[in-house]
Amino acid sequence: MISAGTAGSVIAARLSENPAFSVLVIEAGPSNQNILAAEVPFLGSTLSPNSAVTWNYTTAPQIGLNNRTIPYPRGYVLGGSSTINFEVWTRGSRDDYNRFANVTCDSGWSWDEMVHYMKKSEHLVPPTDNRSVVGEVDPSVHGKKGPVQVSLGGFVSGVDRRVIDTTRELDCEFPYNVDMNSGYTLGLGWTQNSVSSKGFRSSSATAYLAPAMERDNLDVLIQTRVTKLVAVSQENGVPTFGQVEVAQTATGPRLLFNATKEVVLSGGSINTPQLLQLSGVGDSALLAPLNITTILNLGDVGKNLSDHPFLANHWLVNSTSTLEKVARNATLAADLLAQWNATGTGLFSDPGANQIGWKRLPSNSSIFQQYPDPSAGPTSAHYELLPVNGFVSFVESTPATGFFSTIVTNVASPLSRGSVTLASSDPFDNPIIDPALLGSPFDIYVMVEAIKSAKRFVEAPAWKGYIIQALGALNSTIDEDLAEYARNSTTTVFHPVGTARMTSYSNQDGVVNPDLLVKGASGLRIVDASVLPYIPAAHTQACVYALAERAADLIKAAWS
Ligand SMILES: Cc1cc2nc3c(=O)[nH]c(=O)nc-3n(C[C@H](O)[C@H](O)[C@H](O)COP(=O)(O)OP(=O)(O)OC[C@H]3O[C@@H](n4cnc5c(N)ncnc54)[C@H](O)[C@@H]3O)c2cc1C
Repeated sequence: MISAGTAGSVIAARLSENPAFSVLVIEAGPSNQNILAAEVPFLGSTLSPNSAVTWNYTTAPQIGLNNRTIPYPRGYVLGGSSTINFEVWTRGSRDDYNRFANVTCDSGWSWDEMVHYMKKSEHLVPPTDNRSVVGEVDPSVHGKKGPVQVSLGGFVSGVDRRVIDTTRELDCEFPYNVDMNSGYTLGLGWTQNSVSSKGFRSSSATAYLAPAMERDNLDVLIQTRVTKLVAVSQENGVPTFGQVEVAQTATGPRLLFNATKEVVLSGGSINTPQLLQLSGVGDSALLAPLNITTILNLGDVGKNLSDHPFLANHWLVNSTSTLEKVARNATLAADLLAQWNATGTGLFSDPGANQIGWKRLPSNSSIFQQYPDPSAGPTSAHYELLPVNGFVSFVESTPATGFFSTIVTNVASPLSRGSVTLASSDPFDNPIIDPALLGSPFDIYVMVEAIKSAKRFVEAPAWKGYIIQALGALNSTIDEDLAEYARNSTTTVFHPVGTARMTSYSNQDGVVNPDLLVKGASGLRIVDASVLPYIPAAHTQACVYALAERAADLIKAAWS
């Protein structure tokens, strides 16, 4: 196994359930233990962009963002990105999965088949404030015994009431959705998070790996980077990948490990295509200039990178109890941490965004005359609205005075595609990451429509007397101004997928077959977000867990 990331830990735990299998996990990052910010839900965002537990990547200049570069962290720790992410738990829509099934000609990836794996991965638990959540979630669509604990935010603020009231006051545009994880995502409702009932982050490291660690047939090697996949033989042009080369430092010794059955690569959407290319699996035209011998010419490796653009829109509000109150008062922050330590409750047990909305463009939008609709279908959103009770931004620091509300607008079904390519043949050099954020006029159009929708949202009666004014360029009513504001302020929701995309057996393009084995190779399977052929209109972790659960069954079946 390469990595104990989100998907990697699921595979390690599920395969080691069978005592006949012997599993070695090689993870580049350190242990997740004793990292407070990885445990306290409210503090999770402080681990990004640059910390000891992230791959501290930066993108190539983004044309759609006026040539800005932006930080592009990924988890570098047991649990991978599930240990550092913001814990939002959304599966995606029925159409997202049915499209996976259609493009792979494998009904096993359809919504109806994958619901089993979504439920298998999760366990719906009460929120930390133990309030009744009747009407805030539909327990019938959730798992009851899975490893990842999923709950609603445990700290309800006055702003939550305004958001929910808006779904009644403006119900035509913002209808209430009791559970967006039912397959029908559209509307606005309560956010579910990968947070336990005791107020801890539930990651693949804590939920899957830790309980499996005592098994004799599971070994986990940390702080060890796989530098190359080695083909041990080649028959009729089909290489067999039966070895991996590892190193602990750039100049340190290289060691080899043998796999008796298969190598499972779960390095994530950036490192998986990087490692494939370093190993001679990729587009030969890109590998040759780096003096890398092509072992398998797969042109799609590193292509098709798809991510969600993120924009934080701010309003000055008439309040003194937004997140700024905590940010500006160290004593209060210490008290809240002490409360979390003592009881696992309070603001620090809550990741911080208690509602999410998903919306489609009107079907008669003029943009569809110029561009095809990139969304998976009528249950998938074009954009997302994420209200937050305070100032949130990845490009600006919180103003020194004033209190704020944020509505994050994200493009949920982007059209543009980017790439991950090598900068050099050195495995310790960062790859060139181009997520092509807002790279298509379609995506800019959607972002502008999302901004306008967010502005209409706070015009509901529920916000009267509360909203004082929009900040900066958000005040403009001219689309081109809003587009320019978006180009200057958009970053990422950290959801890259698609760089080793799965296609049908008969399709010559793509990187893996529907059983996740690398096309044209033997002994090498990929299980992580990179195989998703399209980005789901959702935050991506729940989809990755479900994918990995199914992959574990495919691997077990292949070797039983
Ligand atoms: C800051 C941030 C916030 C996010 N917020 C959310 C959210 O709120 N909700 C949500 O649904 N999704 C969120 N996501 C996205 C979600 O976490 C990812 O889609 C998902 O975790 C990806 O899983 P993965 O298994 O593909 O990769 P990862 O979990 O990233 O795992 C990859 C693993 O491979 C290891 N690795 C890489 N290269 C090597 C190598 N050469 N040798 C050995 N090990 C290697 C890495 O260290 C890592 O542990 C967020 C992501 C980030 C980064």
